[in-house]
Amino acid sequence: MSQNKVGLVGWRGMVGSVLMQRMQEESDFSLIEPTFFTTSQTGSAAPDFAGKDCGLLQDAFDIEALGTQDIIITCQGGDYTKDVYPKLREAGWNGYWIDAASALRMKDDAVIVLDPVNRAEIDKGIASGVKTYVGGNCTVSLMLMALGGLFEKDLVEWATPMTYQAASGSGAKHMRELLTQMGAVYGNVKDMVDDPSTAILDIDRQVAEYIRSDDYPKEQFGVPLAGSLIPYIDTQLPSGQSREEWKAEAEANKILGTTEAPVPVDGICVRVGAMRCHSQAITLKLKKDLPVSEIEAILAEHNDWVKVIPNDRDVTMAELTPAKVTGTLSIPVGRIRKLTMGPEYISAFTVGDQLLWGAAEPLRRMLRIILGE
Ligand SMILES: NC(=O)C1=CN([C@@H]2O[C@H](COP(=O)(O)OP(=O)(O)OC[C@H]3O[C@@H](n4cnc5c(N)ncnc54)[C@H](OP(=O)(O)O)[C@@H]3O)[C@@H](O)[C@H]2O)C=CC1
Ligand SMILES: N[C@@H](CC(=O)OP(=O)(O)O)C(=O)O
Repeated sequence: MSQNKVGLVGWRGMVGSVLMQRMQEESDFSLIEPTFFTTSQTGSAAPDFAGKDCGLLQDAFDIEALGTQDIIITCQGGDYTKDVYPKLREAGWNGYWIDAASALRMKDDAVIVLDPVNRAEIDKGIASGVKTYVGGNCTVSLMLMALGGLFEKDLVEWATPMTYQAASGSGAKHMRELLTQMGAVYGNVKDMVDDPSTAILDIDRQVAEYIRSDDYPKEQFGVPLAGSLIPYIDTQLPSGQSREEWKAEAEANKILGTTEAPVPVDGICVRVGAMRCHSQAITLKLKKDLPVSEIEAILAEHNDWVKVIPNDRDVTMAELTPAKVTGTLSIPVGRIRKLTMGPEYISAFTVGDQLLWGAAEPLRRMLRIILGE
């Protein structure tokens, strides 16, 4: 197709790097004529992800240069989007804007992209001339990839996701700090741990004192994560929700195209000491009493990445963890059982890599959709 001039912004950040890796793995570069933009290194040599000479890095604030592109994909962040996107549109640019940041997600003229779940909404958008496509919040996208079958069949009366979110959701520096914290805690009590005669409660006391002390490295998170957890993600809203919690219902219903009769989706979002996989324990009230086997079948057939894990201890411990899922596109969902509240109440637990399906993958797939591939 003719619309193959693609501008890439934010390609060397964490999300952008995962995107570049996936685009190489899927040979996406063979379909496009890429131009690499930068906010800090204009004039340096462009990277060689495409396996061809892409010239020099262009200025990511140069509206004229951006305006020569048919499609722009940005993983640069919300501040960049808020600055550049309006100027580009005001300058008359009518190309496709594909964005990882949340800034434009809830705009009426933007579609949130998660094509295994909302391909119909995306196709409707393209047919009606929508030119702005935004990746969803990682937690929301991962929940819908796991439970898409139940939502698609309109079986969910409400859902309450309680999340266990990885350090990567806060950015690269936070991932480094988590590791620093882990090492620092161990280093602080190593001699005691190595000595089998040390009482465990003495070790525990020293760990607690160290974690609470000013010596504990917490510049990025502000509070301890390793050896603790943080039951608040993103900013505080008047509703009592954190912004991360607010996104669950708002974005899920926009993705599903159900904003006129929204399904309530609300819970508590918690940061834990995982690296890049978000986990979620979800309670669902279904609209009818379905056997667990039927629920599992509905979930399993929804998309190619969801994997139903039987509610068995050994299989769950092996398959349904960040350690197993990290770096993969797999979306396992398990612990599916009826809760004692009644036959329509079910539990589920799911894990997903928040940099893949939670960020980069929906963007590159949107590029393919625009390219007609
Ligand atoms: N982290 C996440 O989990 C998710 C993030 N997002 C969105 O994606 C945006 C980008 O997030 P993320 O990838 O974590 O951001 P990063 O901080 O990793 O990268 C953002 C930009 O920082 C610049 N940069 C400066 N120094 C370096 C360096 N040493 N290494 C790499 N890049 C550097 C690069 O811009 P330049 O090359 O122009 O200098 C880069 O594109 C977020 O703001 C958010 O809107 C969306 C979903 C999930
Ligand atoms: N807020 C997510 C990461 C993220 O970037 O979300 P969003 O794309 O909605 O801003 C987290 O902390 O895990």
